[in-house]
Amino acid sequence: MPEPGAAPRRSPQGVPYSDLPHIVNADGLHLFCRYWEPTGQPRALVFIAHGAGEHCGPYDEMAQRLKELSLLVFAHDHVGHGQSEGDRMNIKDFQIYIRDSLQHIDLMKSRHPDLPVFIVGHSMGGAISILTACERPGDFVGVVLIAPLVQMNPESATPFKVFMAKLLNHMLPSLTMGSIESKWLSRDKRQVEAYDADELNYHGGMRVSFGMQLMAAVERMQREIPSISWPFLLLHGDADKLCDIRGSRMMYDNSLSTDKKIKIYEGGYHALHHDLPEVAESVLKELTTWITEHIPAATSQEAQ
Ligand SMILES: O=C(c1ccc2nc(C3CCCCC3)oc2c1)N1CC(N2CCN(c3ncccn3)CC2)C1
Repeated sequence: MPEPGAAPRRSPQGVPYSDLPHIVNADGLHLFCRYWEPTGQPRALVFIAHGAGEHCGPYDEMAQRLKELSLLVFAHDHVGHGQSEGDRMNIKDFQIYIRDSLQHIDLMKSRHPDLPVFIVGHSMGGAISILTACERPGDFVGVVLIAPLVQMNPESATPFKVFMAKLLNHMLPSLTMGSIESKWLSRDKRQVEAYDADELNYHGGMRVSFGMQLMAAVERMQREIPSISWPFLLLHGDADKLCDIRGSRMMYDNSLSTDKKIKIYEGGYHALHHDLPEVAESVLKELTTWITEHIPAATSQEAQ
């Protein structure tokens, strides 16, 4: 409870958290949450992990489609993103994203102990989803990954650039690397304009220290992938210039999972769920179909 008379904690946009759905993470930071609750009895829980520099608002359409299928969808803005507290698009340890995700998932599981749980993640959110599922390999019925950050693009992360980033991280960790040109993120100009105009997105350059955390997460995933055995769906565009599709192919080829599917979108850019309308619709259909097909049949007790 806040100290009596203390000023209310406010979001970076100045809104008191007492007026916003939120959780408080293990470091005492307020994380803004969104919930999409079906009217009737939910069939499953779905946690959505957004990517770097964005927030969970742009997943509303996806969440609404899942809610229409009686799934209870929930998400939060990661530390340093959107309406959550924390230094903008920076983190001292990537593990914080995973710890906070597990905290939110555990909260929702405590409210709905009998429901199966899925995770959906895009880009860095895909890395968070993978590493979260690796920490709790038996907890998730399935993981859906949209252009996940599994492998660095060798053009953007050449050995020289990686070496320089490691060197600079010791000397000037707050130095920013080049930011991503949004036109390479989607072929739909309206989506790019909306992304650029969204003030809840981070539009600055990526700090070296943050890039190092992403690289460390990539290295951790490379170690984890050969032991992955949970079901997953991979969706990736072969024209993705940010997260190399070879990472998704490597995960599909090298994981132990027997229940796995990869769908490649020819010409698809990074943000498949915000790419051309026909691609975005296909992604939503693939994702909703895969999830509903993976909801376990009701146990005899539930069926009564
Ligand atoms: O998670 C990410 C993201 C951002 C920058 C990254 N840089 C790397 C490399 C950098 C070098 C070291 C190794 C890692 O990986 C990244 C992932 N992103 C990009 C964000 N998405 C959000 C949705 N997008 C979108 N949405 C609507 C319209 C257009 N784009 C595309 C960008 C999420």
